Amino acid sequence: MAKQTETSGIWIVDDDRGVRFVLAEALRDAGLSVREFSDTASVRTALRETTPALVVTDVRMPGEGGLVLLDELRAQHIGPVIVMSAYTDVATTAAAYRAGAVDYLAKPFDLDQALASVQRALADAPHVPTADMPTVSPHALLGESAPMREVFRLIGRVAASDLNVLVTGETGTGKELVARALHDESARRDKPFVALNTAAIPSELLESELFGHEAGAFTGATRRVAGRFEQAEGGTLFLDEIGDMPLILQTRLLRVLAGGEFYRVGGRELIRCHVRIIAATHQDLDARVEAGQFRADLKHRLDVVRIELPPLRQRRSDIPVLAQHFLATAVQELKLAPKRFSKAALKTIAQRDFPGNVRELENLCRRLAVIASGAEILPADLGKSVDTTRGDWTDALRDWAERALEHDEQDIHARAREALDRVLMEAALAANEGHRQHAAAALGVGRNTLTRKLGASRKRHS
Ligand SMILES: Nc1ncnc2c1ncn2[C@@H]1O[C@H](COP(=O)(O)OP(=O)(O)OP(=O)(O)O)[C@@H](O)[C@H]1O
Repeated sequence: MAKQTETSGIWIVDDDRGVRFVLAEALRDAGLSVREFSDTASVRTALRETTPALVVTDVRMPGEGGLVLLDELRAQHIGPVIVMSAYTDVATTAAAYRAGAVDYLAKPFDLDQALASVQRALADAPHVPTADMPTVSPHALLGESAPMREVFRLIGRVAASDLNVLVTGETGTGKELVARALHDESARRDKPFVALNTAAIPSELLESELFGHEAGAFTGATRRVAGRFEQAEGGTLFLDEIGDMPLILQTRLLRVLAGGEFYRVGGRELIRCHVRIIAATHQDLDARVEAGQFRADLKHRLDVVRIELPPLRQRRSDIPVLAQHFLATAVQELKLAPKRFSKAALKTIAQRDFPGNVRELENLCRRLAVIASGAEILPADLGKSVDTTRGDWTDALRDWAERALEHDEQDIHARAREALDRVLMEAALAANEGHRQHAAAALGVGRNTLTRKLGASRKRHS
C-alpha cells in the first residue's frame, strides 16, 4: 500500500499562464488541490517546505526545462511526474519516459484526457489533500469569484490563437490588464504590446497616431514618425475605447484589418502589418451599431471573441483579495510602514459600490496606505477617507490624471487646464444668461481673459 505522507497536492509547472489556468481549473473542479508554478526555481523553493503528490510539468520553459526537474524529482523519489509539451517529437517523448515520466501529454491536450491521466497516476499515489492551497505564482490579474474564473478560463483558451478579442466592461474593470494577459500568454509575448486610448487622442491626430506619418505630411510634421501599428509589429495592439472612434477612422481601420497593409499619412510606401488587435470599450457596441455610430463590419472583425468583465459590485468576493493586494503594493511602493486591514474594515469595503470599479478600489487603498495612522486599518479610517473626498471633483480629476499618466498620454496639463477653463466658463455663462462681463466678474477674471480663453477653447473644439 502507498505510504501516507502529508503532501501538498498536485503541482503544475508551466511558464504559460493560460495552460496553468485551464489545467488547474479542471483539476480543482474535480476536487483536487492544486498549486501552480511558473518555473522550476520556484518548485525547488517550495520543495523545502513540502512535497507534491504528483507533478505535471511542461518540458520547454525559459531558463531550465522540465526534464531537469523530472530527473531531480525521480532521484528524490518525489512524484509521479506527468510531462506535457507542444513538442511531440520522438526524441523529447522518449527522453521524458526514459527519465521516469508516467505519462506524456501532447499540447494542446484535451482536458478530459489530462484529468484521466492525472487520476490514473494518483491511483497509486499518496493521499492528496482536497482543500485548495494558495497558488504560488502572483497573477497580475487577481480574482477568485466565479465570473473572474470564467475570464481566466477564456484567456487561457484564446490567448494562443491569433483571434481578435473584444473586451467589454465598465471603466476600471481591468480591460487593459486582460489585454496584457492575452498578450503575455500568446506566442507574441516577446514582441511589443502597444496600447492606445482612442478616446484620448483628438480625432484629427488619431490617424497619424495609428499609422504614423511622413515628414511634411502636415504642418509641424518635421520628420517621419512610426504609428502604433508599426510599433506593435509582430505583437499586440490594444485599442481602448474603440466605441469612441470617429466613423472616418473606423473605415480606415477596417480597410487595414481586412487588407493587412497601410500607408503612413502622407506616405507612398505600402506597409504590411502582422498585429493582433485587442479592442476594448465600456460602451454597448451593438447599440452604437444600431444607432449608426459604429460600423457593423468593423465590429464584426473586432468582436471575434468577447470577454466581458463584470463590474466589481457584481463580484464582491474579489474585493478583499484586491484590497489587500493594493494596500501591500502601495505600502511597498511608497516605502511606508506595513499596514493591514482589520476584518471589519474589509467587510465594510466589500459592501461598498465602486462606480470606478477596480481602479477606484485601488485608489482608495493607496490613499488609506498614506492616511491611516495605525498598523491596522479600521472602519473609522475608511470614514475619514470617504468624508474628505466624497463628491470632491479633485477625486475625479485625480482618477483622470492617473489614467492619462498610466496611458502615457500627451499634454496632460494643457488638456486639464483647458477642460477646467471650459467648464468654469460654461457654468458662469449659463448662470449669467450668456452675459460675458457678468460671467467674467462672477469667476473673478477680466472680461478679456474670458474672451481669450473662450476663443482658444472654441478653436480647439472646432
Ligand atoms: N483583476 C485585477 N487584479 C488586479 N488589478 C486589477 C484587476 N483589475 C483591474 N486592476 C487594476 O485596476 C486598474 C484599472 O484597470 P484597467 O486599466 O485594466 O481598467 P480598464 O477597464 O482598462 O479601464 P478604462 O476602461 O478606464 O481604461 C489598473 O491599475 C489595474 O492594474
